[in-house]
Amino acid sequence: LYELLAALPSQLQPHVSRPEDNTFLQDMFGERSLHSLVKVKLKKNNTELKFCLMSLLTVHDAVAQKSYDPELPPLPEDIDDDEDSVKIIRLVKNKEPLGATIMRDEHTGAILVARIMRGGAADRSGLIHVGDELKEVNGIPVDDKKPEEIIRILAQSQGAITFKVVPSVKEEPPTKEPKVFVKALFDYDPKEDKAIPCKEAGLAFKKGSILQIMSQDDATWWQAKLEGDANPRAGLIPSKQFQERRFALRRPVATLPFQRSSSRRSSGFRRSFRLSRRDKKTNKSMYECKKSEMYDMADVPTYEEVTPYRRQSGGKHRLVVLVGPTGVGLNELKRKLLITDAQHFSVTIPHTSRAKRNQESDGVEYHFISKNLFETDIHNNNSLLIFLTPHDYAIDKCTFKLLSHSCFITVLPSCCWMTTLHTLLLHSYLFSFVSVQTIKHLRTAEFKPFVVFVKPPAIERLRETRKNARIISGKDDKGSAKPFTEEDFQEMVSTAQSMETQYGHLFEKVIVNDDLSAAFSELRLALKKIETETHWVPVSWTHS
Ligand SMILES: Nc1ncnc2c1ncn2[C@@H]1O[C@H](COP(=O)(O)OP(=O)(O)OP(=O)(O)O)[C@@H](O)[C@H]1O
Repeated sequence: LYELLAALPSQLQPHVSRPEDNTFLQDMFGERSLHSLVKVKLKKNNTELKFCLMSLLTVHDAVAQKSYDPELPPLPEDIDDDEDSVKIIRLVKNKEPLGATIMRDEHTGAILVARIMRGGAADRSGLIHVGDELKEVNGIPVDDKKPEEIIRILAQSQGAITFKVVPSVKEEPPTKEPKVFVKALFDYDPKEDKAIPCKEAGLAFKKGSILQIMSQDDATWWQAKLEGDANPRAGLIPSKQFQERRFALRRPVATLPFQRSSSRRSSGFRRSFRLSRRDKKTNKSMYECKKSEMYDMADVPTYEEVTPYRRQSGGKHRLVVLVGPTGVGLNELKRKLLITDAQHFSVTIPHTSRAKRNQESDGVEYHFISKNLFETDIHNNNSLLIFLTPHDYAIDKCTFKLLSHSCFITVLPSCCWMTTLHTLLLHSYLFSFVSVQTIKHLRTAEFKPFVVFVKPPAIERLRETRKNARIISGKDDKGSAKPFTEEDFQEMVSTAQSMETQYGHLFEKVIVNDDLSAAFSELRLALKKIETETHWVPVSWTHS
């Protein structure tokens, strides 16, 4: 048997053309462990041994015939004279796209590899690089073809594809996997995007998705992956600058709910934006705004750089802010939180210059102060938030800071936010300036606000669930509770829609208040998660 094993390689030699295959066979049949195996088997049973050898030979035949490998076509014979400058690349393509885009060079007319999608098939092969000039695909010259025709040839090819390329002079240096994460502040669907150079290479995402930015080499199209996605291939997304620019240019002024340009409170920014559509000179001022954070956050929500964050045990809590249209159930949820976990939650008592309502007491719902005192307070910078609504509301800075340093999670009175956002939707002249300032005051490392948007369910469900509920109308200073009217429901739904469209990028969690106890459980779970689990927060909150 040993002799037989030793003789096998030379017996097989006529069928083995490549020297490395021969070496492999020599090694395999000379392998000591194989010999020991034969010894053991020999001791055991002769029939079994015969069977083992048969199997071994069958495996050998399969290997010798290379039936495990795809059939590759022969190498093209008509390789360019200038052989050094041409590279023949063979890739075996399955259903996965190649992960590269091509373009025609405007000056030379050559077809060039424009992008290699990080982690895609082409990238993993390490054989194709940005700037390589494509000469042939499967023996078909591509010089006279449009990029779309070439893409069609590629799409139709299965199995082995042969490319003839002239490598670009500059090879890309190997890059480490970048660790920049951003939160998307808008929905994106490449299929709907006319500007994207290749729709198939695009990456769709939703507002709130966390994206890992893989490459920012191209100023217009970044490459990104959805965080946690096992697929290694990156997709194209519009760069921040590009998205900001086209959003600002595209956004019709008519969609802004406010057009009272004569208002004395119209903010400088809003005015410059409106004028920017008229002439080039003022257009410049619009782009100057791009530098300010105000423009960035309020008007062109694109991406926000984020980082994983976990509260240290015993560390400061995040501020919880409940936002929603009037009557949606913010007070109800806040009340439940305070009842079920009074150890954990506290509320701030804001100052207001408005008149006290019948059922309210000073120092409970609000500190009621005179307009004069209120203004002095603001003037002396003692108060943190100012809401220029029909009535003014402010939060005492000291109380607020004390609370956020204590072991409580502070639930910001919903009325403040509500009044702000709600009023902003009704009063054009307050748009952006006040709201952005307000939100910016809170969106700091100090408070790390967790903004929860409480949304009404569909109007039919509102009618069903709120049959016995009562609303305290904000428009009525006496504040008497009344049953909901159809108009209240309609206003609640439409205000919620506007709030989501305008401020959706600031909401970290959206809860639909259909069934109250379900909504409350969802809120508690979300609050528990931010207390105990790692989650994403803006990078700027972890720096200071
Ligand atoms: N899911 C729900 N199902 C039934 N009734 C509800 C639900 N949520 C809230 N309500 C009721 O709706 C009414 C209004 O709720 P609440 O006062 O909490 O609203 P709000 O958002 O705080 O309004 P505002 O900001 O105007 O004070 C209350 O009677 C409350 O009990």
